[in-house]
Amino acid sequence: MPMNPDLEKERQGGTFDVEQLTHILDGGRDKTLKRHFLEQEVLKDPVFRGPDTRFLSREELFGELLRKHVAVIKKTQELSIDDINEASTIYSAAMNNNVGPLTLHSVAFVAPLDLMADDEQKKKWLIPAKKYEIIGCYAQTELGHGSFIRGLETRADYDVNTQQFVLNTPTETAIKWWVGGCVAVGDIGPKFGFGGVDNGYLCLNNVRIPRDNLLAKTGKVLEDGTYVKPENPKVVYGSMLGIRAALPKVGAYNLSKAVTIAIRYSCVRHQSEIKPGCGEPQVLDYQTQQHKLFPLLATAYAFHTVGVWMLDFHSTVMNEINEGHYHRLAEDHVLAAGLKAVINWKTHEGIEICRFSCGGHGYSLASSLPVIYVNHVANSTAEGETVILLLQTAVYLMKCVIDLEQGTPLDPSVAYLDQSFSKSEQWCSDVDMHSLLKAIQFRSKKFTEYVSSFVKKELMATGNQQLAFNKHKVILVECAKAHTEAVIMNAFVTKVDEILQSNPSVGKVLSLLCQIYGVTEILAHSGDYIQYEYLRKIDLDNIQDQLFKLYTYIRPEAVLLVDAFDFHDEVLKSILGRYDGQVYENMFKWAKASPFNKQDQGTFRKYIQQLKQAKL
Ligand SMILES: CC(C)(COP(=O)(O)OP(=O)(O)OC[C@H]1O[C@@H](n2cnc3c(N)ncnc32)[C@H](O)[C@@H]1OP(=O)(O)O)[C@@H](O)C(=O)NCCC(=O)NCCSC(=O)CCCCCCCCCCCCCCC(=O)O
Ligand SMILES: Cc1cc2nc3c(=O)[nH]c(=O)nc-3n(C[C@H](O)[C@H](O)[C@H](O)COP(=O)(O)OP(=O)(O)OC[C@H]3O[C@@H](n4cnc5c(N)ncnc54)[C@H](O)[C@@H]3O)c2cc1C
Repeated sequence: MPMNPDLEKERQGGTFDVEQLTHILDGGRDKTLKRHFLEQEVLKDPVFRGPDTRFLSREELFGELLRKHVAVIKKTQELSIDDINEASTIYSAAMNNNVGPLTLHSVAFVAPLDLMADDEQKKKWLIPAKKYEIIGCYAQTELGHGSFIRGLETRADYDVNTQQFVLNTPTETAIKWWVGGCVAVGDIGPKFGFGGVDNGYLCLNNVRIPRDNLLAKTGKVLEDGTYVKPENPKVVYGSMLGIRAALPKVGAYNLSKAVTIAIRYSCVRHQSEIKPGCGEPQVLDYQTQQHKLFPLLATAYAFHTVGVWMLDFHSTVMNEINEGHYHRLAEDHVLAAGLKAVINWKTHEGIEICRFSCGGHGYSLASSLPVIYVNHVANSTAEGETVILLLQTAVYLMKCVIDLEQGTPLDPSVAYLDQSFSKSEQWCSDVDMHSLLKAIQFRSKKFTEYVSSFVKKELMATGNQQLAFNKHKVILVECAKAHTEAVIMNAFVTKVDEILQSNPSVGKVLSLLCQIYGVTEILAHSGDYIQYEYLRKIDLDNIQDQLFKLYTYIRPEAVLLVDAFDFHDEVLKSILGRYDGQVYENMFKWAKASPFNKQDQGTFRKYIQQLKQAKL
């Protein structure tokens, strides 16, 4: 199909080379080429073709995704892929915005085995699990408890005579629930999304398992029942780190998809009038539409940057732990917790804004925005509920204040809490990203000090830390968010500085996005800046004006900036977000393919007939 003229025009503008930006996002040209190669391997293979999953029932969807997921695994093995990013490329190209049925096996069963099994156990389970000779799941949550792990009720009693653990579900609330990939035991019923995953339940009745089934790389139970604690007891929580560390990049990926769909469609869509008689403008020319979408475009870039950074950090810490060094485990945990919480929350809000910004057609599954939303939103609850994770970060920040008072050096990601911030210079000219970073760090520091003073007072009054925290949970959560925003902005500014050196034209456009991200964050908390006397009202007015100016700079680059995410149409699976912009013809074609149009309308006739005949 020919290119929609609006999108064609958009692509003739712009100040940077889209391909170069794609290479930066992928981590190098070679990686882009490999990604294209792998996508083609999926797209050209007939095994990956099948019905449009948006028209399927729950049972059909599960079956179709399972069929494709098995094909993904075979393809990954056939091509000898062992890099996680490359494996994800094959997976994403096949899954049509869904989560595949065997995902939990790799992320929640294989990964913990890798982390917590000893060498003998790895031979027994990890190797066959990687080859899918055994399929596993992660059965932690129960009907009655998910967040508060110490409240779990399942019993594992050790029988010294047989050297076995005897597993039991003593109460209804102890039934294992939400277990992803739990095929054969019991289905928990339909969900908001996640139709591709068979979340199940599990009741245990005197199930006996041998002693050496307990993963024993660190802690273990001896023959006589003595428990040998791990060197660092917190590694037992290690199975709740890998997915959390990966989820910020997953959030960035989903937001990038949503924003690609919304920005392309907003250039194709014309509505209303600005100047009478001059035709209907593209809806992206309305400032309100820019205000919805440009901060999200900036956010997608910010999240991608910090998502990549988080994965690198986590992988370094895991290597250190394998060598027996645990000193960065706490920092890794609170970074992953804070970023997972903030990014996934802002992402699902962002996907919704993208959906609204597409008007009525955003509500249709043809846009794929509802599919992306319902599958993504699970990430704000699964693998640690948002508030629970933010409280983990907040508690760590409270400890940082005590460390500062005692002169104990802070971890690098919180070192800024030890800096002194002079009041900002008057912000009447262009806002630069370094000043924005300083302002965001300043707010986080002030907030941390402020919240800590309240918690301390409460602690003195009650003598109970949990009570003290509970009284101030709302501001503790805000404090964790403020710090996490400082982490995100720091990663973004650092990366853009680096790109400005190596590729000035790309760096320049990214620095505009970085400013939009920073300004949006500051304006969202303008009251705090006034209260802490960091900014005056006039400074905030200037910053607000700057934001609208930044929108005008980004407007001609917007389509190119989403093109740089480089989603193949078959991966995006959105009629509104098509690269060629041929939205209307394809909406009509898609609607005509709806099975509803083909089925016999007997049911309709039967009930309408009854209605007509009824004496109302
Ligand atoms: C920690 C809890 C919130 C509360 O527990 P407690 O009250 O018992 O503990 P404390 O708060 O006192 O903490 C004690 C101590 O430990 C530290 N800590 C806590 N957690 C960790 C951790 N994970 N790692 C390290 N350290 C930790 C804490 O800071 C304290 O330290 P101090 O003593 O020094 O203060 C806890 O109970 C909790 O985390 N609750 C949440 C429960 C949860 O997360 N459950 C998950 C169930 S499984 C699940 O939901 C699966 C969902 C799957 C979704 C699928 C996503 C698909 C897409 C994924 C794609 C990713 C690809 C990944 C690839 C890869 O893996 O490579
Ligand atoms: C799609 C999906 C897949 C999942 N897959 C798996 C899986 O494979 N394996 C598995 O074991 N589990 C799985 N889970 C379960 C998931 O990990 C838990 O649902 C999650 O950890 C939240 O726990 P909860 O349901 O007990 O929420 P709750 O803790 O009951 O949360 C309810 C509300 O209470 C609040 N709250 C709770 N405690 C506190 C507190 N201390 N302070 C302040 N507020 C609090 C929360 O913020 C929330 O608003 C999955 C869940 C979903 C949605």
